[in-house]
Amino acid sequence: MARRMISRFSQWSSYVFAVDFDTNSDPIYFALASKYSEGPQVFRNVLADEICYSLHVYSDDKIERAKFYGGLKHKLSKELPSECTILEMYTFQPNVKDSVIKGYFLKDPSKSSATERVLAELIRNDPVYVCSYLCGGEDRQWLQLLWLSTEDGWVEVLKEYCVVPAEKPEHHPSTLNIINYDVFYSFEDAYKVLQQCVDIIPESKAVLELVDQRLESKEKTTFPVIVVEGLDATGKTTLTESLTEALGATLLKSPPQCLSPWRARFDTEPPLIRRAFYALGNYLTAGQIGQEARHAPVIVDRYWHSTAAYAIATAVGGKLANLPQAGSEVYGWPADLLRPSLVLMLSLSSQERMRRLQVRGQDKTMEEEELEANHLFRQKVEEAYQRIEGPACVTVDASPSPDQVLQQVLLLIREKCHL
Ligand SMILES: Nc1ncnc2c1ncn2[C@@H]1O[C@H](COP(=O)(O)OP(=O)(O)OP(=O)(O)O)[C@@H](O)[C@H]1O
Ligand SMILES: Nc1ccn([C@H]2C[C@H](O)[C@@H](COP(=O)(O)O)O2)c(=O)n1
Repeated sequence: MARRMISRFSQWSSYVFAVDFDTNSDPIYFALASKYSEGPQVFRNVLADEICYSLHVYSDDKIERAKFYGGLKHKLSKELPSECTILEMYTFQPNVKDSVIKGYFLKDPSKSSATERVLAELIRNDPVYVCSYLCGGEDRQWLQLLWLSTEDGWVEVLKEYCVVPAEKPEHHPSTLNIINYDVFYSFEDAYKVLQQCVDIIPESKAVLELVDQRLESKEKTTFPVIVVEGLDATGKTTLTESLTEALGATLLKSPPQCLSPWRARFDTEPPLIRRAFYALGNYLTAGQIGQEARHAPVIVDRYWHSTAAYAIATAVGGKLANLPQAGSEVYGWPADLLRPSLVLMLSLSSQERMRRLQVRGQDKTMEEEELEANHLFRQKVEEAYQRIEGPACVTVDASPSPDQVLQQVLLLIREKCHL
């Protein structure tokens, strides 16, 4: 183990580090050097006399890394002194896809030895690098000390680097690992993730068995396929039901009913696994669409736009501007997934959406709670919806009465699908 870690450490100094001190502004970017360069001190304005640490999850196994990172914040909040602040951190090669090592940055005003004990234990037993940060010398320069667990179980400092400012990269680091971590662009890529989970999540087997029996879907359908998308409580259920009746259509959903017994289970998993589950749900629904659209128009309540938009919005940290630019490959449609004839996105002011949520008064899913609490997240979901292509969605004002929304949508369908 120690040898493998040392070979990784030889590249350590070529990485850039980003710490999200405040989600409304850019992260602080820093790099490592053997000597100080001229320029402002990265941490001077952010840290006072606190002791700081960073933790980076490094396992080569993608599933192990996702599982471990998912539980790490909880473990840290439980075990570290309560004064510690835990911030998100990225270690990455600027603008290089798939180069991110995710981690946490800790500010510890308690200066308690308990923190070191917790971290030393993590280094010994888990796939993490730990660094401590010191501010020293006459000009109060920041140093990064990289710790190592030795074969006999002690922890020692392996390397010492100077912390120097780094330029803001063109792409926010949280966007570099979206493909095949948060969004899957082929059936095979999503399937592989669940296959690798069979031992740790036994429910994966049942899901894979269902997916193995999925119906094939052809590129072209006889009847139009209309997808209705939008945030929670924008009126999708109300509209899809009335549309189905008005058009004599068949109503389908993604994820399909047959995945319901496992949905809650996969919702507790880290994004890699959770998003692979939803991606496979779309392929199951695509099989059903292919079948049903031979006989009648098909209305679908959520599909690929939801899978990609929620995943991208959750993965991308900080400001709206951190989303990948419109036209980025992350907004592309999977080549092997049936394309609908029309995608409608119901749009509603947050006040009206909240009012409808309250009137409905059901239990909220965790993500719905997040939508309420986090205006920024909601903006990111809507923006991602609008950037997805192949087909792009058509925005529909969902604020009028249910019947007015239905009439507006029927007109659109007649115009675009000649129904
Ligand atoms: N056009 C409308 N005007 C006023 N209220 C509406 C309208 N459409 C739906 N509602 C009401 O808003 C609430 C949410 O609607 P609905 O369940 O159709 O949304 P949804 O998008 O399917 O939600 P979710 O994604 O959370 O299942 C319901 O109480 C519904 O009766
Ligand atoms: N095709 C789909 C459908 C749903 N999701 C995810 C995105 C949200 O986390 C949640 C919303 O679903 P709802 O609560 O409205 O049933 O499910 C997805 O990723 N792909």
